[in-house]
Amino acid sequence: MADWKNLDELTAYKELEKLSPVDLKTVMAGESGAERVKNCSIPMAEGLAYNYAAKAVDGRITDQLEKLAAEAQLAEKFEELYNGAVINTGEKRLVLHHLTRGQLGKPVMADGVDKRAFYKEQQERIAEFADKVHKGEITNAAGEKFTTVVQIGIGGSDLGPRAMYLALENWAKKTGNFRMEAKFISNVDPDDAAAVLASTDVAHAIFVLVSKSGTTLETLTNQSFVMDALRKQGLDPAKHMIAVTSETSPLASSKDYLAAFYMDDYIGGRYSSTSAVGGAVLSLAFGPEVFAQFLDGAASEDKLAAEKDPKKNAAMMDALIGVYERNVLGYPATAVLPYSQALSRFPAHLQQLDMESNGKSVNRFGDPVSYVTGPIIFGEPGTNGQHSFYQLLHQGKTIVPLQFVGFRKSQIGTDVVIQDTTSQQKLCANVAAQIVAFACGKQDENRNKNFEGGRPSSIIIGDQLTPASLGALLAHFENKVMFQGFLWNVNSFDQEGVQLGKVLAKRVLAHDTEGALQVYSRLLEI
Ligand SMILES: O=P(O)(O)OC[C@H]1O[C@](O)(CO)[C@@H](O)[C@@H]1O
Repeated sequence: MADWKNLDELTAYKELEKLSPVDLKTVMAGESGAERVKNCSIPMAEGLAYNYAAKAVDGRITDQLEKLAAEAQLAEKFEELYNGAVINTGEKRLVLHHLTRGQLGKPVMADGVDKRAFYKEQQERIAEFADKVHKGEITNAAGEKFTTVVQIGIGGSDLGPRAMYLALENWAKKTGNFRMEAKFISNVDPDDAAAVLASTDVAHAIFVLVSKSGTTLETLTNQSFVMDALRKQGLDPAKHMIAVTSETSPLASSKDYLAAFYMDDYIGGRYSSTSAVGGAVLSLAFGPEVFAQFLDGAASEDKLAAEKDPKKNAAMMDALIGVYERNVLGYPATAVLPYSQALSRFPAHLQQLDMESNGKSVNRFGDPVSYVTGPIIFGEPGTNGQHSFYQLLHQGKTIVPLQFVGFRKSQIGTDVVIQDTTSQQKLCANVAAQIVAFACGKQDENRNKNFEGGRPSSIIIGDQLTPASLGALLAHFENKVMFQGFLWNVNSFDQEGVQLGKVLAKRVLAHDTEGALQVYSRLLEI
């Protein structure tokens, strides 16, 4: 059994704190640039690589991080997790999202079943259902094919699946894997559902109601919104809706659905893209084979994350450097900057993944911790971000570590040569330029044009964003967040912090208010 200790109790961490920081400009200029880039590259699955050459670390720091990984028993804790230990101490649950894409360790038995077999069975049921929809064997009441899938869900039941759909939409259109358009309704703002429904041929739409708990106010409200719209068109909602939920949720036994597919309490919402939560919408949109490739990519990356040596384990090294930057160097945030338009919603997904997992003040035993935990995560695709918030990143008073993601090839392949270069070359040139500009800066006598440099970044680089490389990318970040949770000794798998607002909103709606709650209720005329 692993020993769960707070970060500041670990000898290796205390030693790390004593090491003098690295001057990034000096290390970047020191050894030959090409050598450093080569030495700081860790292969990932599906042709991706994690490169930390532009991080403020040298051999002393990475050796100490290696000791920290060993003392914190990161690999052992991951092994316990995938072998079915109760890692989610807050809710007393196992943490099994890795099993949705592969069997990393021993069979895990829970609720009287083999959990890998359970997740695979759900995938097979979804695959069969999606194939029947595509072949026109499951149709609307008029016997016509469904042409659009609309997911209704919020948080993890929206962000991950939506980001994955957008990441693969153009790839699927280009490669002949596009089966039907997917749309998403998440916000309880009536304008969200109304706008999606107004642009959808609802008579030919299949709706996927996704809620693990089956109790989320926004999702149930939006379900009623959609049912109402269907009825107004003389359509039977039960012929247009499927559900993805846990077997214990109030939705599981409802007769309101064409079919129901299951995940369980061992899959956190933000870790559910590879479960039935992502499986239903992605299999309907692109076909089950594409979803299977996505799962394979994630499974391959998980295997690499089980490696003990952080110098060979990209997710572990990413996590360790992140903790060094957060706790020793004191940086408050991390920007996620994918140089890929297809990853436009990936930063939004990572916001939930990271901040809902590690935005904690108590350790896994409920005791307060005396160090900072998860950073603020934000981001936008490049190059759009460059023309937005990069000013602060380059010349502001706060140093924000940067996580770039880039691909050598575009997904669609249509391009144009302007001034001797393609748009893809311009995109890639911008990533390279930004990494160097942030790290090395530029001296100028005019202080206003001076760039201090010393702003660390890493990059995950691949050939092309495909279902498999997307799966690997997703798993990398899930595993990074998990390792950071282990280092901070927090439970990364519950989210009590989102409950209070929900409870108070219910009181406002029930007019059970006083004090500040009453003042704000009146201000908003509820
Ligand atoms: O799938 P459900 O149960 O509707 O929950 C949706 C989301 O709500 C949360 O519980 C937080 O509000 C997330 O963790 C989750 O992803």
